[in-house]
Amino acid sequence: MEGALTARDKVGVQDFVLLDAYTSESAFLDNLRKRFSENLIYTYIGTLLVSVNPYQELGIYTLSQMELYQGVNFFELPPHVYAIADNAYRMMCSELNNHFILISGESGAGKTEASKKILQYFAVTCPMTESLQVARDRLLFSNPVLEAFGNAKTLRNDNSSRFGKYMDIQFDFKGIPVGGHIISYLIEKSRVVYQNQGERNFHIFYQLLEGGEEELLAYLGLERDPQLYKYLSQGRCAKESSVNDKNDWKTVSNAFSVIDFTEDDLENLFGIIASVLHLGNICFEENQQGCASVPDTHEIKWIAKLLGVDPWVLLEALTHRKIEAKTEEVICPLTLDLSAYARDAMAKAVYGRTFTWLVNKINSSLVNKDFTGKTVIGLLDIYGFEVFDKNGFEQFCINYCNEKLQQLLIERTLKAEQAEYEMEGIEWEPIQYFNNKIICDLVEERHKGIISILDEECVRPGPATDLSFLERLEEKVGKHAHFETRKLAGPKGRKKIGWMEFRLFHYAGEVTYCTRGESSVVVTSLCLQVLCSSKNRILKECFLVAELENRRRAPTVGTQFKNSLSSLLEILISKEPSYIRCIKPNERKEPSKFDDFLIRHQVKYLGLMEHLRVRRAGFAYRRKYEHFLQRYKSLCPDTWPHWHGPPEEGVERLIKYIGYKPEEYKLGRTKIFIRFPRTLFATEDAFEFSKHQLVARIQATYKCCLERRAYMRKRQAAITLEAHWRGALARTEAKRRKWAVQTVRKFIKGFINRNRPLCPDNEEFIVFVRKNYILNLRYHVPKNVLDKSWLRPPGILGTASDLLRKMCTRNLVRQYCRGITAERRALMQEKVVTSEIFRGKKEGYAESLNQPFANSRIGVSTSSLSDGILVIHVSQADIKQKGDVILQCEHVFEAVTKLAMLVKKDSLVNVVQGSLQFCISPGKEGTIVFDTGPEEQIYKDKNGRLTVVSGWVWGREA
Ligand SMILES: Nc1ncnc2c1ncn2[C@@H]1O[C@H](COP(=O)(O)OP(=O)(O)OP(=O)(O)O)[C@@H](O)[C@H]1O
Repeated sequence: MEGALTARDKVGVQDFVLLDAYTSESAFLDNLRKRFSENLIYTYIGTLLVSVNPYQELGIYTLSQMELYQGVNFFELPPHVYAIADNAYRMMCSELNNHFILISGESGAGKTEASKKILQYFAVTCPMTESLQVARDRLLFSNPVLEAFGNAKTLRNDNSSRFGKYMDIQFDFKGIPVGGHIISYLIEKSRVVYQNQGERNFHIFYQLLEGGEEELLAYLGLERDPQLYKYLSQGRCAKESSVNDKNDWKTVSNAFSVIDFTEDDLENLFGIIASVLHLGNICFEENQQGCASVPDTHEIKWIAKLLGVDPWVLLEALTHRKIEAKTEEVICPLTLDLSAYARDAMAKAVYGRTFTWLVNKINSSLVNKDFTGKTVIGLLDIYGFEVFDKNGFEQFCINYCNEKLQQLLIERTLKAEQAEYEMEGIEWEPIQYFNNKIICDLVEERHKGIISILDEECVRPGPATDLSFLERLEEKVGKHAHFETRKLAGPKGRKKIGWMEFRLFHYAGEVTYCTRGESSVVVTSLCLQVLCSSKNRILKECFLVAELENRRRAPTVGTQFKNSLSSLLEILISKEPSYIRCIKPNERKEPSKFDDFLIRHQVKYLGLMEHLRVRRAGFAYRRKYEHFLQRYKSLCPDTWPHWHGPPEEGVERLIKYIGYKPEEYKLGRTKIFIRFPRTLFATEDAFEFSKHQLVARIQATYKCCLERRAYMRKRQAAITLEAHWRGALARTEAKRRKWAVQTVRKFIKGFINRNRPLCPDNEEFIVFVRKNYILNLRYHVPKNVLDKSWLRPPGILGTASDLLRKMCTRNLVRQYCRGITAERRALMQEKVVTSEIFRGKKEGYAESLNQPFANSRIGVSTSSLSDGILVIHVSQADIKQKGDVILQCEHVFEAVTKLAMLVKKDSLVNVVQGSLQFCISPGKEGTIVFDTGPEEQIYKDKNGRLTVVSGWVWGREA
């Protein structure tokens, strides 16, 4: 509704309830047309969905569309078949009750497509478990099989369902589809033997011929060309471009394997399908007695082979009939026409019952054996009201079915509408609607209704004819206001009714039915005998021998249909309804063509105007207080943003604030009822206006909320991080402390045990002490050989320390030794000698140690002559000291040599010639002059010089 309100000006209203001129058919059609031209094929009338077949793909059944409608309030989105499906599903899940969706409309209006879309929607959107996928696949794959056997090309629809279908989809308590059940109604058996021009038999015949493998066809005795079969060629359109039989055959074959059909099942099934085709090709000839005979028994033999019956018994059954008198039975030959009837009746019966078997077989594959509480959604895809130029028994049944469903609609919707007003305590004038119960009674009443009369005619002894049936009708229901025959009609209506016709005034309009041919539907008892004796496993299940033994006649098709309808109604009445009304826009299956006349006709037959009239009779719009308040609360400051009182009071406050006039609304017990659409539109416009402000506010709140959430997330993350970090730090610290304590403890223990031999208790301590001592020692090693200091070692390292000290001293000494010059070494050696001589013996030695010996200080000079003078030069820094020493020595050579050797220095000795200088005292020098003479003498000359005269040496004096 909300979506409808928003879009009302663009493409009509999305809900007809909001039409101002709701009683006008033209306004209804205008709205439908307007929307159809915009490819909007769905429109609501309240909760009923009107769907117009677009005859084109609109792209509105995509996965995203399915997601869009999933779990969304029914009225919040534009009308769609998914909204109906979703609404039923949600209600089923929340209220745990059963639902059905009734899809009706005339042939080609899109019922089957709608039901397929709903099935797909459930298949895609419902929760699913792997094990239940099989159930879902079987539900989906049952469709192509049913379509192959139950659908056919007609003038109105290339894939027309020729049977009514009710399918229960079962869901478990979690809403998972777990199984299903199908009920079929009134398969159009007449199509097996006859098709109108431009129409075809059921798809399966063509699919088998087109797609079946060569061996299969050979086994069935069939040729590929459908034109060769009478039952397939009457419509003259066996090959149809819009239908791809070959592909469809593949789909159906695949579907068979999914829904558990065995090889044996398929062999028997196709044996029956082929037999029907062979039956159709049996030709009769009139013999001389005017009775039917079969000149060519080729087909009979194939049927006998495929169905497992005796060919001669079959032949007799097709050309004779059994007349049962009180005590005896007589077999009489049949005329040509009656033989053809018998053949066709047999073909129809075989196909019809095989179809029922097929449905049962599918059901057994769909069955879910778990009996714990399941809920169901039923899909009823049933033919809409049919009015043709010539209407037969099938139209009669279809229209009767529609009458019954209309009854249901009246019960469930129209009456419910009135009941709602009553329940809500709203005063209103009850609207008049036509209750079609009277017509239902006309058809179905026991002993008095048309079906009962038909039954009586069938069992009545003597020949039952179409005319006698009509007479019985006139006699029994002739006075009924909704029944008419040519005889009963006034002069005006008479012209339109034939002699063999009767007319019913249905709720949707009058329909004239032709009684001709109603008797041809019965299988002769001989044929029934043949079928009951069949060895074909499917036919054995379809035609039970008990049927033959039962002396009472089987119920007629009419009664069967009536019974199945009443059980359908029983099924439906216990469930919550949803309705989809399908409309066909034109007869030519063209997209975008809106045939006003045709649609007006359907709007009428589908009872849409009546439905709308009732929905709008009192009030155009009603909503629960909570929902109304929820939507419009922003229009009143008292109710925005929250109303804390009872919702009805909130609504009252709200409508007072926005200025509703008393005649515009009524307040019920739980709902507000608004009489005119314009009132609601005005409210909606005001809401639209306020929405922008609201949106901004909501946006801001939302953004704030998002930011806050993000902030809180970050904060939380930071706190967590911090906690972890602190934890890590604390753990590290604790570890460190523990280590420290252990180390200290070990240290103390080590200290206590330091003097014990190496053991675990002192091992580390000793290592530490050793390391520590050595590290410390680095800074305290003696720097030179004279440095005698040494770091005091701990007790345990005494020996090591001594060794180290020695090494160190040795190293220093080595370094020192390497560093002294040869000169110094010599000096040292001299010092050593001095030491050896004087140490401890002569005072002043110690003081002399520091004073280096100067080489230059002592020198020895002697003359080159033979005198015994030698001068020892001693240089003096102190001027107060004495000078050089002049010695006279007998053994000058020895003395000088020994001196030189002592100091290990040859250069010490200077042998001079002539004279030499010597130091008398510092700064004062004297000279010694050496000379030879005959006599040795030493004297001081007049210059003060000391002269030394050595004697001549023999041989050298001159
Ligand atoms: N929603 C849709 N979108 C597109 N095409 C559609 C839609 N509904 C129906 N059609 C088209 O219309 C054709 C007829 O539809 P469908 O077979 O559903 O009609 P029907 O009402 O079931 O007819 P019948 O009563 O004869 O079985 C489909 O084959 C398809 O081509």
